Amino acid sequence: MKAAILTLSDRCSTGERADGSGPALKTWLEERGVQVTHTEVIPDEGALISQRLAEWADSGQYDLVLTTGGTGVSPRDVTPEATERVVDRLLPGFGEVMRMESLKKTPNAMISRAVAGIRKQTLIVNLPGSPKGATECISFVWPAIPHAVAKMQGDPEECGTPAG
Ligand SMILES: Nc1nc2c(c(=O)[nH]1)N[C@H]1C(S)=C(S)[C@@H](COP(=O)(O)OP(=O)(O)OC[C@H]3O[C@@H](n4cnc5c(N)ncnc54)[C@H](O)[C@@H]3O)O[C@H]1N2
Ligand SMILES: O=P(O)(O)OP(=O)(O)O
Repeated sequence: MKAAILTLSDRCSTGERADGSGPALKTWLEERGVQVTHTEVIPDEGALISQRLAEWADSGQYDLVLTTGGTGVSPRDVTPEATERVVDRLLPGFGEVMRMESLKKTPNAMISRAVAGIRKQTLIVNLPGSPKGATECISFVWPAIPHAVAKMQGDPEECGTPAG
């Protein structure tokens, strides 16, 4: 599987804060055999976020794109809206599981509005901004990702079998 990571943070994009979440997610994915071939840090600008997500998905180079940051309720948190604008289909189960499992760790979990969806053959998943929140949330949804990617890319195998 090939992946790209997009960090959304005003402070990290200017260098005021080091990006801890993008590198943490890259390490997390690589430890599971995923090739992370591109990472980028950009400010919380909706049009720019949508543009990057669409470009990356349309390039056909990535099975998985993770975003980190901008999922909450601060005035400039616009990642879910920017994602919804460019996906063909939403996957509500990802956000549901992230919030359900994260609530066992912190009540602030319910503040994240993270969404996931599919554009063409790329799965896009929003994650919270903090390194802890981002890595916790990818670990909650990861069990379904390889199967989701295979299915959305046209795997014809039946998945209702004992092995599926
Ligand atoms: N499983 C978890 N889920 C959530 C957690 C958590 O700890 N575990 N945190 C919750 C919180 S708190 C919030 S608020 C919401 C929404 O988060 P956002 O996506 O809006 O995150 P931001 O406001 O962009 O960032 C929050 C905080 O994290 C630090 N930060 C952000 N970006 C970076 C970065 N690239 N590198 C290092 N640190 C970063 C910074 O202190 C920000 O103020 O999610 C809940 N879900
Ligand atoms: O990372 P930023 O600067 O976008 O802000 P926040 O601390 O609200 O995440």
